Amino acid sequence: MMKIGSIINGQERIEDNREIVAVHNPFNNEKVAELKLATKKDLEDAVTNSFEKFHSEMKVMPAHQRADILRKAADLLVDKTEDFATIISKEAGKPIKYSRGEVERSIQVLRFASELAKNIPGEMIPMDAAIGGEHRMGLVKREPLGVVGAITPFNFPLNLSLHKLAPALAAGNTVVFKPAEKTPISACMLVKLFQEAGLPDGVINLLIGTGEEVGSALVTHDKVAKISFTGSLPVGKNIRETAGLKKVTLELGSNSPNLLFEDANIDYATTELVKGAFAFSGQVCISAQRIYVHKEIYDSFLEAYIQKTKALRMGDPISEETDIGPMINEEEAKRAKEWIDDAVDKGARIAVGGERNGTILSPTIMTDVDENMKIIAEEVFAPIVSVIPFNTEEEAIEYSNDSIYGLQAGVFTRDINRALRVADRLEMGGVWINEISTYRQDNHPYGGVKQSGVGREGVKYAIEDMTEMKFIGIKIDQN
Ligand SMILES: NC(=O)c1ccc[n+]([C@@H]2O[C@H](COP(=O)([O-])OP(=O)(O)OC[C@H]3O[C@@H](n4cnc5c(N)ncnc54)[C@H](O)[C@@H]3O)[C@@H](O)[C@H]2O)c1
Ligand SMILES: O=C[C@H](O)CS(=O)(=O)O
Repeated sequence: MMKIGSIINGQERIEDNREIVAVHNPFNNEKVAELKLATKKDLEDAVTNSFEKFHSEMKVMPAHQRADILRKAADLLVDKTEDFATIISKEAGKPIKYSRGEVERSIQVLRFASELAKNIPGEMIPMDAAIGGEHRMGLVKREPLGVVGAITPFNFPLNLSLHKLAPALAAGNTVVFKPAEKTPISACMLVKLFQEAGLPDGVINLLIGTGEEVGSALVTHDKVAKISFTGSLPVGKNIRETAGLKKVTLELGSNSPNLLFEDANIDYATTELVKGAFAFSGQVCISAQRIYVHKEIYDSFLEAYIQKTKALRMGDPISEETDIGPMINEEEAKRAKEWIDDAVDKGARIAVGGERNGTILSPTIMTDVDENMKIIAEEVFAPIVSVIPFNTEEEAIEYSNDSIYGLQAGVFTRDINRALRVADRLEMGGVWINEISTYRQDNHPYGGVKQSGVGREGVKYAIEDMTEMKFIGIKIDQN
């Protein structure tokens, strides 16, 4: 049985006097690992050590060395792709083909960070633009912040962790890393991979513990300069309220809309939206949750969408054939089924799916829905999607914007003028044209408006958020 614990200054803490919690495979309930949970004392040791290592290691480490470590980590991850993909499938229940995709993206994130570590540019200010500013020179440098607290969710345990760790290191910070306690095994393997790549001990300290015990204490610690959090809205709000004057990046939830106009390619859109709504059982923050379809194509869209959804294969995430695996636990599957029942009680119809078997919820398409149902108003985070007709462009925009969230949307039309007009009016952090809301690349700015979050990730943009500008002015001696 794999036993894992926190890693502080290079040493894994797995002594027996710690509280033990097991990680189970959500598909078959097999025990995958035992966790030795971190305590408040571990948290204190981790932050103190990362603070010291910021001054003794990272502040003096040149950019080319940081870039080399990140590139080496990428190369090692290439060699270990199958090990990481397998463990993600076991700890999260993610179908293996999607776990492999996550590892491939993680390798790219490391490579982007390696390239950008050598290219964190400053600025020269034209000081004589201000009256009296003659004979002065102004420079702006970007400096690392110090200790970054990285708190991550269960659904992309490797890639979303790297979206914090890799830019933090590229910028010259140290990190105290608190991964989701539901999926901590790939996180532990990742920290060991960085050790192998030559990262000095203590530059990343790992805390295997709960949000309540160590996550919240990390957020309020006065030696932590920034919290970078990805997770749910309630926890994000709590972090915003308790972090004090720290910088905070929050990547939160969504109920992403996709809009299909009458000239959209139905065959292409239905194929993509099956992935967009049901990949990893909808447990993706930008999962297609609401699909607004012009009334002219509503019936043909729905028919094709139902047929393609029925073809999905449910089963063991480790099997190559599986499209739909379990949700993260039975509690979540029950919660999602209750939301379907709530909608049906209020007049909705199940077009396909709606059946729960343990942790597996069958891919579900709902119709006849309205904004008073949880499956529309809240983040569903499950394999449930609603298809809703609209009459006019104005209506489609209004329905899409009627949400507390605003992360990503998809717009399907062949009319580029309409596409750009609609994109401009959608209240979102990002809009894709002729692409599903669920698509993300790791090099574009990514983050939400409204209650979907604060700040941006995407390696270059995360580096900006993990550095501080320093101005240096020089008065030039005229003698
Ligand atoms: N916008 C994005 O980029 C993005 C990406 C992935 C997931 N998400 C969101 O994440 C959610 C699903 O993930 P989850 O269930 O793991 O989220 P979660 O909020 O339950 O947990 C996320 C992390 O926060 C920690 N945590 C819990 N309570 C805490 C506290 N009081 N203080 C500090 N840390 C605490 C957890 O231990 C975990 O590591 C969904 O809402 C989804 O939309 C957003
Ligand atoms: O769950 C939300 C994630 O941000 C999706 S992705 O890993 O960035 O594609």
